[in-house]
Amino acid sequence: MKKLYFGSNLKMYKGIQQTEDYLKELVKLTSDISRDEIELFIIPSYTSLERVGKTIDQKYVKLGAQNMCWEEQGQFTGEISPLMLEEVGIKLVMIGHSERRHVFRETDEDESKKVRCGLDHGFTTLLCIGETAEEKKYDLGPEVLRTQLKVGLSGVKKEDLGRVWVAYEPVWSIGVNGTPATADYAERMHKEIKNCLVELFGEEGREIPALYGGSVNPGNAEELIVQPSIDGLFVGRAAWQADKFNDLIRMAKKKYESQ
Ligand SMILES: O=C[C@H](O)COP(=O)(O)O
Repeated sequence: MKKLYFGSNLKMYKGIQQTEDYLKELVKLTSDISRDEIELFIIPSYTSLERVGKTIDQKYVKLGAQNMCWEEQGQFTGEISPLMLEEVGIKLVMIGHSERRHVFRETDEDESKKVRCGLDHGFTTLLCIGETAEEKKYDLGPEVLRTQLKVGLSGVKKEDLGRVWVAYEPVWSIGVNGTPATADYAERMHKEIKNCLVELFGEEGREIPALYGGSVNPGNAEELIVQPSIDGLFVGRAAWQADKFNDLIRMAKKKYESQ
């Protein structure tokens, strides 16, 4: 049985106290699930990281940052340094979320520099990739994903591969106006991702966890998690209440184990 990954990006929601309450409840509700079976991670606001870095045991839930600069310091107004994240005890950074790419115009080369910087600083580094609706219309998903992986992971050293995660989040599937990918389509894209990772890194590339994200909900979590190339679920809105996320995790895990 493979380890299943479940995580949530809290985006620009929840302040410090709300984040702490949410995480405490989530840890409590999921504490009986062995962390050898699941990897649980939450990516909250920067402002809550210092507090929850102290009060939440990362044995149960890994805490991540939503973005990170590729430099340690300098004239980068509004950015956050890897040293600042290390200082507050963060172990995970997310790079290239769709909203960073499409709202804030980050490029594949930006993501590439950030990924290498994250790995050099010892973070687990979650690279998000995904095609737009227009690219999907021309069935360009595989080409787009390959480009994002080849550029985003260029220069990654073999010894760092154990700390690379990938999330496939098609742009058209994310958020309130998103349409979730069908399980078949998601599996097809995840297979492309795994094949590309093997081309880039050899068989070790297949071990890089690939998570599906984009309107995951209680109605589609089971059919997504049983797809052979999907290693986990990266959830937004459906995870922002701890009890609902706990239910979704248990439902998906049970389905996976019943195969
Ligand atoms: O980072 C998470 C994704 O953007 C998914 O968000 P969503 O589940 O609300 O569509």
